Amino acid sequence: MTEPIRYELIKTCKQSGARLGKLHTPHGTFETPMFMPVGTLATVKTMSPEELKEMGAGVILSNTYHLWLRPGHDIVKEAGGLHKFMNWDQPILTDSGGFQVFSLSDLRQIEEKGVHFRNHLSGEKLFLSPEGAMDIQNALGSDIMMAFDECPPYPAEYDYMKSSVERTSRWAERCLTAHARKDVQGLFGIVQGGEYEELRKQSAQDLVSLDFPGYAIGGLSVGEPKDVMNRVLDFTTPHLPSDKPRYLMGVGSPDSLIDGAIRGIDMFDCVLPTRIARNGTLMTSNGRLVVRNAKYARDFGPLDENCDCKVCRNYSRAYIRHLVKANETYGFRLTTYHNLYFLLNLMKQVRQAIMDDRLLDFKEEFFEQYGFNKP
Ligand SMILES: CN(C)CCSCc1cc(N)cc2c(=O)[nH]c(N)nc12
Ligand SMILES: [Zn+2]
Repeated sequence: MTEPIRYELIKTCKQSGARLGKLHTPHGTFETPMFMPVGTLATVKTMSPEELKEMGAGVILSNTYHLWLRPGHDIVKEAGGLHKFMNWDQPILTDSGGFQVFSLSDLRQIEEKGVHFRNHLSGEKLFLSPEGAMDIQNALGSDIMMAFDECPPYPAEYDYMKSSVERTSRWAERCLTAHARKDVQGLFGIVQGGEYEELRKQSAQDLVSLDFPGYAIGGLSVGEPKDVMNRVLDFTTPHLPSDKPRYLMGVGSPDSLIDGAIRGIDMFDCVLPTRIARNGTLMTSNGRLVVRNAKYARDFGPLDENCDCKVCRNYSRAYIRHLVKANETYGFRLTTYHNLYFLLNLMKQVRQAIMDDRLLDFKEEFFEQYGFNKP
């Protein structure tokens, strides 16, 4: 019998309250807190599955909206599902498409049934409902699915946000009903409510009453200041059950990962590391490094002297600068590998700090060295 989604709480950090856990899925177990590399179109751009495993990626993300449009979820299903299609035999999480409909497409018309919008590639009119989002995710066969939600723009008026939260809760129930393999695949409800404490509480309580295997916190990392995000987390996570995983959507800068873990978040995803890698910006233990900068032309040291990834062990800043300036694909493979490794390794250090009951001390040390404390 394939094991369904199960969260195992291993330990709570005595200093910060952060959680160390394991998430068991039909395609394997990963430790939390965990960063999830994003593979929107069934590939983590320029990375092979072997390299993702080598760097410690436990779970990757893909996307309902994008795969529905291209190549079509029917093709992925005929291929044997997303794991087979992309040759990734570890856990996969798929977003529901709600966010992309609101962020990528114009001509949106939201109604109780679902959302009318235009295909951002062809312009054709399309319609996506909670049931449709579940059909697509069932065809993809991901281990962790997301309910179909509305992520309103930031900031949003209280009255609009209230009606949006209530509709997202009704949509979540419809997703549960339409879920074809509840025994095996996990479906996470997505908490909305913007920066309004009572709406976040209402959204969380609505979803918890439906008893999802896990909960995502949506509607953040949408342009709000970091102190607003942290405040929303402070008054939202207490309404989520401690025996279920919590996924903060779209969050991936090093400081936000640490601050999120301190506030009880277990899973994170963000396109940031792969996106900035493709323009030659690197995350290092001493802050960001723009490798195109002329000062690195004769710098034969590693991208980050504190990183033990295969890029930092075998290549110099001068070489990577040369490749990036020449727009050589291999250069973007090297920058992507290092940035993903940097965040995965950061989460490994966060897990160790939780084990050692010292995550707040680790935060201070990391922020100081990275330069987050600089005015
Ligand atoms: C690859 N990622 C960019 C896509 C996965 S995370 C997308 C995503 C990001 C953010 N910030 C908020 C939300 C949200 O409120 N709802 C949904 N469904 N997805 C969201
Ligand atoms: Zn490195």
